[in-house]
Amino acid sequence: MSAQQIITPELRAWILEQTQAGHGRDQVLAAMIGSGWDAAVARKALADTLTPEQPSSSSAGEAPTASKVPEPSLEGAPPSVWAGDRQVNILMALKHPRVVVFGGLLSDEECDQIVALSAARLARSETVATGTDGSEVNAARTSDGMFFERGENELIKRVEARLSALLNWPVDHGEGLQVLRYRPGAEYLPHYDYFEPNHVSTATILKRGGQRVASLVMYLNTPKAGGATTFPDVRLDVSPIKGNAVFFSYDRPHPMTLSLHGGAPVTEGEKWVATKWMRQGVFV
Ligand SMILES: O=C(O)CCC(=O)C(=O)O
Ligand SMILES: [Fe+2]
Repeated sequence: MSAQQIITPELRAWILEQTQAGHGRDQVLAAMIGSGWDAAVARKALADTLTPEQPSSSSAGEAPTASKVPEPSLEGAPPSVWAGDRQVNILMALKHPRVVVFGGLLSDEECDQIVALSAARLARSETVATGTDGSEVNAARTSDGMFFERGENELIKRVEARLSALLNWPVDHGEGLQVLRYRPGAEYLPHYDYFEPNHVSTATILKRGGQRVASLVMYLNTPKAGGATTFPDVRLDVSPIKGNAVFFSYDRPHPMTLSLHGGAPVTEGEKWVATKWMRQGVFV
């Protein structure tokens, strides 16, 4: 009997590695069975490691417990949902990672207005960045960015109310909207949006509303070529199309959420996005 086979942290790490390399559950299961694992133990190891609803015992190296996350009302698989002031199309939905692609979330005019308002501020921040003050440079992100205050003007208020209705998450649990501009060649390498639990600055960041539990990336224009939002764990690319948006949630700060994502290089034209990050609690 193989009842002695134990699901170690190493085995779980290996399973995550295989999954992140693009191998499906069945392939990983077959590989484990092929190398001598009892099928039942292998299945349990996969379930424990890859299913967010199942936090396991409190051994070292284990995943933190799940929290509630924003989620659109998609019961009955409607083709579109009412978001308070606008009907929003559901273009694609994936369970794990939780990813939903929305169509027509913003009107063309709203996209143009957000770009215009942020372009002025980006230009200003570039002037500051060339001054004596060392501004933060992140090699992984070659875009330029700025934040709007939450509720900063009527347009931002309207969009935030719509997102809150769409995702069933209070406005005050959201960070201010961030706008990023990618010039040709710019990209955002794959990353997680949650704060790394072991990072020195995380404890301080979490005091302002807890962890991030979901992201919504809204496309403010359609680049000529490139610039997809990518989910390497599941080999998914979402096309950046003006007015559309990609939503994804992660119920714990752990790679098992498969929420690794990035912005592929923009090969022609510019790409503008507005990102809304949602916290567990009131963001202050
Ligand atoms: O530009 C994208 O498609 C992704 C943006 C992103 O990952 C972020 O803002 O956190
Ligand atoms: Fe991100």
